Amino acid sequence: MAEILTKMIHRSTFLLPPPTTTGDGSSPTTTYALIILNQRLPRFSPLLWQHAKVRVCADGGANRLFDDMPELCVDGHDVSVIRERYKPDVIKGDMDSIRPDVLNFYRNLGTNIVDNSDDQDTTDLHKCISFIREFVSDDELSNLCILVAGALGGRFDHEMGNVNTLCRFSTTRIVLLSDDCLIQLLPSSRHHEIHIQSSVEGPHCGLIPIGTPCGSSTTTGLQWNLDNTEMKFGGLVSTSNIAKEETVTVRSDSDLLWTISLRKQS
Ligand SMILES: Nc1ncnc2c1ncn2[C@@H]1O[C@H](COP(=O)(O)OP(=O)(O)OP(=O)(O)O)[C@@H](O)[C@H]1O
Ligand SMILES: Cc1ncc(C[n+]2csc(CCO)c2C)c(N)n1
Repeated sequence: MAEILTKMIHRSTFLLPPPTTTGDGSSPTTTYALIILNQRLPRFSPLLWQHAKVRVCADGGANRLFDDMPELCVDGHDVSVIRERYKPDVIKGDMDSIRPDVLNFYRNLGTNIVDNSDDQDTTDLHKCISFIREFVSDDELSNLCILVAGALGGRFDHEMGNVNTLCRFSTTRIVLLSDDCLIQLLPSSRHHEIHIQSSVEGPHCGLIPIGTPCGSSTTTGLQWNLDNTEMKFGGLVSTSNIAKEETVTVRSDSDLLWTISLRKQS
């Protein structure tokens, strides 16, 4: 008899302005956390900031917040006003990339600075995710979604390290974002229903077996659907696919990476 797996629903509503009300109480709302990495901030970072309950800079990510956020906020406010408004809760990492002026600025604003220079075996992103998981309550953990800004593009070793954190924390919802696309892990232990926010994302998308070959994947809602299809590196992987319907469904016997393009005007 086929195993009954619970459904996991995905919606990139963090790319849309937050609703003015906080839900109708009928379903638990997502708790967002934001991690800023050491790459140019994606253009929609102010929106991610608004959605997040906790905001963490990974080491040199603090330089990016300090330098780039004033350019992205075109509301006529002075640079210093914007910098004070966008105060991270925490700066964490091995502290070899943050500039001393930036460190002092946020320390004076009251940001919690956590120096992990003793740990040279895990990435700053890894350290930040561990911290957030400890910070949120057990109740919130199941509704937690960690948004990671500046995770893709740039140095390939960092990029692969960032993808590896998705696998290391496979039970936590984590979304890696760049200006161009987002990626997240779809664990094989669940069925997935992805609600496409077509005003801000799509249509280009992909499903990539990560870690192990996948014996069977089945999808709906794509131009090139999989039907009990085998995928593996060195064989078939689904890239340059197109989301055709508002909802895409995925089921697979191994974890897959879901990736979708982000629209330029968002
Ligand atoms: N070019 C990049 N591409 C993708 N991710 C990056 C890039 N640069 C930094 N990051 C991410 O931002 C985090 C913080 O960056 P930072 O430069 O402070 O890290 P680091 O560990 O000091 O790097 P380095 O290897 O340069 O010493 C990294 O752990 C990584 O996740
Ligand atoms: C096999 C192996 N490769 C690379 C590193 C180096 N490294 C990995 S994460 C990290 C911290 C970056 O902030 C550093 C320096 C290691 N320790 N072990």
